[in-house]
Amino acid sequence: MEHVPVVIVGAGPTGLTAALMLAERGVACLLLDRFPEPYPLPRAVHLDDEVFRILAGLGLAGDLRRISRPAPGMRLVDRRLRVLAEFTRDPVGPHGFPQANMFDQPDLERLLRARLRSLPRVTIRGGSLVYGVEQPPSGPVRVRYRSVEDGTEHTVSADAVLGCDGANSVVRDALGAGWEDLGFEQTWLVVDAVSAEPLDTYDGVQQVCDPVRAATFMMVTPGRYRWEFLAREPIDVPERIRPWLGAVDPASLTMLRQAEYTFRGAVADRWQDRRVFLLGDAAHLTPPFIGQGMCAGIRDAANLSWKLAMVLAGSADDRLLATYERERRPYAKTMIRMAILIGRVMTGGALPRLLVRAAARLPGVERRATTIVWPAFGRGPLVGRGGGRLCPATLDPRLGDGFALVASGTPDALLVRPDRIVAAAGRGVDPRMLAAAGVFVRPLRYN
Ligand SMILES: O=C(O)CCc1cccc(O)c1
Repeated sequence: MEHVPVVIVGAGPTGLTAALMLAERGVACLLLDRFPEPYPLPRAVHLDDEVFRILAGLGLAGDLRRISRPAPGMRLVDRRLRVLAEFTRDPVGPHGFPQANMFDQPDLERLLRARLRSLPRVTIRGGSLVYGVEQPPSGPVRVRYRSVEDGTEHTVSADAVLGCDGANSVVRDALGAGWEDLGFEQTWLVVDAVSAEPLDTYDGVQQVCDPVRAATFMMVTPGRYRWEFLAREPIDVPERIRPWLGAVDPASLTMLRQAEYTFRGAVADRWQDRRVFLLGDAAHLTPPFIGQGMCAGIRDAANLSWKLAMVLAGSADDRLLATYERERRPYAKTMIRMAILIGRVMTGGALPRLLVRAAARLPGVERRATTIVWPAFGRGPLVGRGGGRLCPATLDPRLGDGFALVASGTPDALLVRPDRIVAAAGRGVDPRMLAAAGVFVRPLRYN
């Protein structure tokens, strides 16, 4: 039977990022994806500065800048597009990259796949439908899959399996995990289109707060636009997009896709069973109102991959792997709850809108909301061992390259580079962990 150290089920951004991170640490991976070719249609459109930093750490900063554009932020607006509240995003955030970036998911997947092709340790086997994951009391995990092309059945064994196979995850079913429902379910129509003429509107994301005609509008990349409409009833698309078109004729747009989605908030009730893990949409579902769905999956990959690489190399034991769910699950819940809150402001009655309008005028509220909504600012993919704790870490752009992390006023502060320790001060953190995490930390004040 074929054996590989890690089988990754699902070759979307989460699975591809996990494969890249493992391969860069010397761990061979097999990616199994049900689709023979990369999925060509638009889906995720936003990544934040921490996710930019994670991908930049894989050598993709230049390519990412080429396929994305920085966005100025997000506005909550009323039905006449008058601003109720605004969240502005910096062109260089605490992680050293633009805080909001718009892109097209197929472009990102192409980048990740091209990078993977340059690494010898990764195989992508498209058209492979996984139907079974078994973990005997001892020995490796077994993954069973069927070739979509010729129906042949195969079994591969692995030291670990990552379920990055989305909302309908087969790996989650095999784990026996259910959903913890966070109390949000709505049907929305998502419309992607190209306009030859630029639409003359705000460059960021607009969220229309109106219980009947709630909507989202954004320019994705130049000429590429997305609308999302709460679909309590059939939607007349040309009529609904007109407020953003100015003089542009709706008939002149090229429609790329119209699809109904159920937006849900939920987290899997367990993310790990021994050496089988859930990541991305297999582990959490969020409504898209703060653009964090894909970001959360990439953070999962960044959190787990260096730990798994260490454990497989024998430099840490399996207890380290248990920190993955412990760290990521509460984060995912906070993020989803915030997305749901924005969804409630958009689709609820008058009171939430009035409160938002009033709160937006208070000093410091925007900053506070951002730190709650994007909790990654407060928690990096770091973990201490033996009681050691690393306090909120963030990037110090002054150290160049956008890869330095600053640990604040902590006895555990360290300066490390991915492969070697540059300077260490304090106690309680195993420097090998930070090095394996690919972080640069140096003792500095946190501002
Ligand atoms: O962080 C931001 O400013 C953008 C939030 C966003 C991105 C994409 C879709 C969406 O509904 C919100």
